[in-house]
Amino acid sequence: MSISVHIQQQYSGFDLDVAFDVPKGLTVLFGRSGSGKTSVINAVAGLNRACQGRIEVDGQVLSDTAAELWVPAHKRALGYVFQEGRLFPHMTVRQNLLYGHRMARGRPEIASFDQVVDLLGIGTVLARRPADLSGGEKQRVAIARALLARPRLILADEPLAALDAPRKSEILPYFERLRDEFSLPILYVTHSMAEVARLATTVVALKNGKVERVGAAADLLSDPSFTPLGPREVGAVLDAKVACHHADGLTELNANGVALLLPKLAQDVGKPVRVRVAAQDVILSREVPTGLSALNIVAGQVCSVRSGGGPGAIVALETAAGRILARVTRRSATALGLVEGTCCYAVIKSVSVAPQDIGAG
Ligand SMILES: Nc1ncnc2c1ncn2[C@@H]1O[C@H](COP(=O)(O)OP(=O)(O)OP(=O)(O)O)[C@@H](O)[C@H]1O
Repeated sequence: MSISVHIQQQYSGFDLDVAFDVPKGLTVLFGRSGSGKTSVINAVAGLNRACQGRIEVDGQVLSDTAAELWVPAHKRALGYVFQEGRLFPHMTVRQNLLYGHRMARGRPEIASFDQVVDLLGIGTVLARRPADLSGGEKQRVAIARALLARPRLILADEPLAALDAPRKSEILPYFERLRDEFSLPILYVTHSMAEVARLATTVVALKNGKVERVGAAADLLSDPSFTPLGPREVGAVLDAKVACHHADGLTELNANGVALLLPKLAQDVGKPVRVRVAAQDVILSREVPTGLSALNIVAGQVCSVRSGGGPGAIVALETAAGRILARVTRRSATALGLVEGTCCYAVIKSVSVAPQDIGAG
């Protein structure tokens, strides 16, 4: 396992008791405000000596109260990306980057200075000071600085929270590259389902200081019982490859043999992509629908119907493209006779899949 966290701490009115062991990749710590995410990050960072238990990253024990072992924060070799870049304002971008680089001497390099600058696309801003950067550029510099610090783990605490939607879309691909191009564990805090769907390899969902669920992101997102932010935020993720770009502005994906048409994507033909299909953008039909404007009609079989307290239900459909979730009314589910084993068709409008819900696979 890449990250192992088994910690406890009692505050007045709040008990933190968190245990998880997760593999390599990007692990999202997910949960509502006050669920304990920052407490876990602080424990891993070595900022809270009162926290009991054991933390191990990539085979290195960082703390173990039973063995009276405690590695101080500055010796943990962690790279940080915070909500606001926290760059040194009096230094240029180059000096900010070199500072972390110098501090990390003696540890194995993850990528060279030039490679990191190239990866994050910040070659043209090296001479500027942080005050002269956009919010997105600041975060790219912060990611570069974290990487150049030769960390054994990157801690990213809501790194996109302070950015507007276009800047978020600008930064997401850089976290994808960080996840895919280095075998470096990343612990990433968010309460955005869209970020979970785009980035997570593994999800640790926290609730009231405890682990509510832990598992592979694809499994949790396609589980209709996993609705931490309510049914509106539910959506499964499909893995696909770019099949071709059509002249009329659509991109055709191949999801395990099923063709899906979406608005034009930037990814080249052959590239893997992950597509989040929001449950509320899926319509179900018992017959092959005809005369519809929607371009994507995927055959499948109902594997579960989960009703909440209100008028809605989440229907999970097993299809050749992967599991698809649909949010329908209980009335429709009954009228269509949707029960486990029913064959039906999922209808997905091409334009309902937002660009930020499509990322590198
Ligand atoms: N030093 C402390 N003393 C007392 N209570 C604390 C302390 N640190 C955290 N807590 C409590 O622990 C709980 C979890 O806080 P934490 O900041 O870890 O949550 P979070 O999930 O990161 O929230 P947010 O998303 O709002 O940042 C909160 O109820 C908080 O008040």
